[in-house]
Amino acid sequence: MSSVQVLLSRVDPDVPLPSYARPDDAGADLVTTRDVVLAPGERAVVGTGVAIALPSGYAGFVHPRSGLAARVGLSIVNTPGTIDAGYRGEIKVCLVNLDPAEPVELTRGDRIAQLIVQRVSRAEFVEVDELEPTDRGTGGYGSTGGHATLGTEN
Ligand SMILES: O=c1ccn([C@H]2C[C@H](O)[C@@H](COP(=O)(O)OP(=O)(O)OP(=O)(O)O)O2)c(=O)[nH]1
Ligand SMILES: [Mg+2]
Repeated sequence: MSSVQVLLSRVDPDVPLPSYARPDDAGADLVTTRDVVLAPGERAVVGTGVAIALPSGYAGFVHPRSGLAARVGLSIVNTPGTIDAGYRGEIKVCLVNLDPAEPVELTRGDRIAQLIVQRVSRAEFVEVDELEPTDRGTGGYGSTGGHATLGTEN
């Protein structure tokens, strides 16, 4: 896997740096800097203790961790969160407890999300009168079938 050097500064000196759990992992785990208890449906913005300087042409995307999602219903409201290359503030995560019944308890230092660094392009938007036709055309939102029938549909 290719790698890119990303300068990092610790906003909170006592929490671990983002780290990849396994050699080919795409996501580096981020931790919460504070204890938090989320009631069912509740959200909270937590700090991760780090600020980064991504090179121009890259962005960071903050994704949930699947284990916590499946086990306790922990997710991220704005998943994936976007970290712009020009952002120099602390990376924060807007956590949400999607479990309908049980609270989620997190302790400072728990790994709560993962940061994926990706190359990105900016679009140069060019307005035209008509877009060239394709097989898909304007079909979307389930146009190819295979989606579950909603309770309200017959
Ligand atoms: O999960 C996230 C998402 C964003 N950010 C920071 C980095 C990002 O560069 C900045 C702005 O994010 P975004 O553009 O998603 O938010 P906005 O509501 O559009 O804010 P702004 O008006 O500052 O762009 O906030 C985080 O720390 N965590
Ligand atoms: Mg924005």
